[in-house]
Parts: sequence; C-alpha cells; structure tokens
Amino acid sequence: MRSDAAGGSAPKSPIPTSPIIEMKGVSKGFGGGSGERVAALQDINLELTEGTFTAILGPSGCGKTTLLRLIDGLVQPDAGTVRVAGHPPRPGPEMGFVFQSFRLIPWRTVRGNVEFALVEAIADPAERRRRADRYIERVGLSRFADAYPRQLSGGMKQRAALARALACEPEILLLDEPFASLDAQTRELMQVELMRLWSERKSLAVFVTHSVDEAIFLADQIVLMGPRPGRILEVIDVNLTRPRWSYDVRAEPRFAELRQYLWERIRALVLADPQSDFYGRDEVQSVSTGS
Ligand SMILES: Nc1ncnc2c1ncn2[C@@H]1O[C@H](COP(=O)(O)OP(=O)(O)OP(=O)(O)O)[C@@H](O)[C@H]1O
Repeated sequence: MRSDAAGGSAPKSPIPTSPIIEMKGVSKGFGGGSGERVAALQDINLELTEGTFTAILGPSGCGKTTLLRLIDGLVQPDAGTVRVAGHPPRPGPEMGFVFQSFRLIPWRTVRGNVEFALVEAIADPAERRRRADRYIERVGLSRFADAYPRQLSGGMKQRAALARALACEPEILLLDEPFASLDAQTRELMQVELMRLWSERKSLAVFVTHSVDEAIFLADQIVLMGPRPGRILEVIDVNLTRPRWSYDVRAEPRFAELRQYLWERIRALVLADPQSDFYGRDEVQSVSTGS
C-alpha cells in the first residue's frame, strides 16, 4: 500500500523501522440515531515508527479523529488490535494531545495550564515551574506566562496548548487539526513553529488534517483515508528534504506533484460519496485546497 505517489525523485528520508504504534485489522462503529451501528473505521492496518511524523488526511467523516482516539485508548476497537510499544494503549504522560479547540483551562494562566499538565510527572513544584517556563519560552510566550487564555490571540492559545503538550516530553504526540481555527498566516507560522519544536525531540507524531498543503509541509508520510466506512487507501512517502522552513519547499516540483495527486484523489472520493454535499458535482474541480 505504501506509495511514492506520482514517482517522486527526491532523496528518501531515513525512516527507522521499529513500529511503536501497531493497528491490525481494526474496525470501529458507533450507534446511529435510529439504533443501527454505523461503521466509522474498517480494517485499519497501520504501523508507525519511532521518530516519524505522520499526517492523517481524508475527507470529512472518514474517521481521522476516531483513529487518534483508538491510539490514545479512549476509544476501544470493535475488532482487531491496537498496540502502543507492544501494549494496549492507555492515556498517560507518554502521550501528548493538541486539539483544534485548544482546551486550555480558562481560570489558569499560561504557566498554570502547563504546570497543571505536569503535576503527575513532576512532584517538585520548583522543578515543575522550571520545566513549564522552559517550554513557554520555546513557544515564544514568556511575556504572556501570567496571562489568562481570554487575553491571548488564537495563535497564542495554540502555542500555549503546544507548550503544555510538549512540556510532558511525550513519546507520542497526537494532534487533531490543531491549526484549523487559525487564520492562514498564523497557521503557516504555527506549522513552522511545530516543525522546529518537533525536530528537537522527534517524538512519534500523528497529525490529523483536512489540508493537503499542511500534510505535505509537515509529514514524513501521509496516510490517505477514504470515507464511510473509513479505511486507509494509501500511505505516501513525502520525500522532501528537512528542514522545510529553510527553503521554499512549496515551490519544489515534488510538492506540486504530491499536491495535485492528493487533491485529485480526495476530489474523486468526495464526488463519489453519496453522503457528501458535493456528490456527483463537477464544479468542485476548480476548488483549491489551500493550506
Ligand atoms: N461518539 C460518536 N458517536 C456516534 N458517531 C460517531 C462518534 N464519533 C464519531 N462518530 C461518527 O464516526 C464517523 C467518523 O467520525 P470522525 O470524527 O472520526 O471523522 P473525521 O474524519 O475526524 O471527521 P471530520 O474531518 O469531519 O472531523 C462519522 O460518521 C461520525 O459521525
């Protein structure tokens, strides 16, 4: 299933081989409104290795979030197995989460939010503060460490949420459309910020997104999913040199090639999905995915 979509010619990035996350034959359904079971994911087989950044890309409702929830153990599969470092998954400090909606505690400051996430991992309050301040500094929020979430812009809130997740120094970082609510410019800046932070520790990262450009900019590999029930169609190696913020990666022929290939595939999936608002419509052809 792994593919080098449209025959990319860039050098391969060295991807280690030991799988940390393993999903075998995983299916998951939810109870529908009229009592029937609606299949969200079907026969998911996926291995994710140490130090890799994986983007999960696919149309709305294809099960991207459900796949993340299976990895963190908050959702259990109906069939198949999920293993994290050889064990059934369970939420804990080795897994960090970043959400689109930030989920900061409104009555705590930025520092208070980060420290709170460290309570279980670090018993000594002074050490906890040092760690929190280090990560707040890393995301460029030192001047706002004593600010409350309501005093921050969307981009700053997301940086605070990133600091909170990264301060726990997780082995696995799960990100569910973390930049979807940001304006286009802030979103691009946050993508670079995330890449800088991730490249320092290279935890295994799984990033859910609707954006083709975002997936290509960030990921070592893109898991392309199809809808209803959600299934993996293809795993594509990105094969673009890192760090990608240090040159105009979007002008690379490989970037354009991947972008066109992925957009064509997603467009075809959406047009063929009877439950999609765009089912059977041709005018979608000219719509750009943007970032
Ligand atoms: N707790 C739930 N109860 C009932 N149905 C659910 C639940 N969670 C997800 N679903 C259904 O499972 C399917 C997959 O949902 P999921 O949120 O994983 O998809 P997604 O690809 O992340 O969607 P989007 O891109 O729109 O955020 C959808 O049809 C959704 O309605």
